[in-house]
Amino acid sequence: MTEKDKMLNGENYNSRDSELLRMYHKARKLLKEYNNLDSELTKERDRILNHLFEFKGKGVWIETPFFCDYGENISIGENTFVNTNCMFLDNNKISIGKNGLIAPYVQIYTASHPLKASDRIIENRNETRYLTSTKPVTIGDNVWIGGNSVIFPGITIGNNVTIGAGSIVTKSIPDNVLAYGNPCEVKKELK
Ligand SMILES: CC(=O)SCCNC(=O)CCNC(=O)[C@H](O)C(C)(C)COP(=O)(O)OP(=O)(O)OC[C@H]1O[C@@H](n2cnc3c(N)ncnc32)[C@H](O)[C@@H]1OP(=O)(O)O
Repeated sequence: MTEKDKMLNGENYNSRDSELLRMYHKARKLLKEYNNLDSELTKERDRILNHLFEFKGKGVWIETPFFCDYGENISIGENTFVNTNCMFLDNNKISIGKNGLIAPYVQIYTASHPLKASDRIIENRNETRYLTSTKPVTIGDNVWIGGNSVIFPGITIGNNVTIGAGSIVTKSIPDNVLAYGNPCEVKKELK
C-alpha cells in the first residue's frame, strides 16, 4: 500500500513521501498561477481550477488568494462561491455541494496527528518526521458558512445549513439548521 493509499484510507502515513510531495508541488504551481491571475481572465481561471480540483461544477467562483494542499481531493458543486483567503487542507476528500457560500478565512481540515508527541514524532538517523491521519469532510447543497469558521476532519454538514461566523465545527450538523459557536451547536431549525 502506498503512502497516498494510506492517506486516503485514514491510516497513519508519511506526508513527506515522494509521490505526495510531487502532488504537493504540482498544486503549489497551479495555486501560484491562479492567485496571480487578473479576475477578468475567467477562462484561464476555470482552466486552472479544472486542472487543480477533482471536480468543479459550472459557475463555481473561487476568490483569491485560495490555498489547499493537493487540490485533487476537492469536489465543488455548481454555483458555489468561495470567498477570499480560504484554506482547504485536502489530505482526504473534501466535497462541497451546489449553491454554497463560503465566507472569507473559512478553513476546512481533513488532517490530524497523534496527540502524544512520542506517537506523533518519528525520529531516526536520517530524518525526523510526523505521523498524520485523515478523515473526509462532506458539505451538502445550499450551505452558507460564515467567516473564520473551522471545519474539523470527518465532519458532515447537511443540506440547507447556515453556520455562523467564527464557528468551530467539531461535530456533524444535520440538514436545515442554523448552527454556530465554539463548539458549533444547532441553534434552530430552518424550515
Ligand atoms: C459568502 C460570504 O462571504 S458571506 C460574508 C461573510 N459574512 C458572515 O460571515 C456573516 C455570518 N453571519 C452570522 O454569523 C450571523 O450572526 C448569523 C447568520 C449566524 C445569525 O444571524 P441572525 O439570525 O440575524 O442572528 P442575530 O444577530 O439575531 O443574533 C442572535 C443571537 O445569536 C448570537 N450570534 C449570532 N451569530 C453568532 C455567531 N456567529 N457566533 C456566536 N453567537 C452568534 C448573537 O450574539 C445573538 O445573541 P443574543 O440573543 O444573546 O443577543
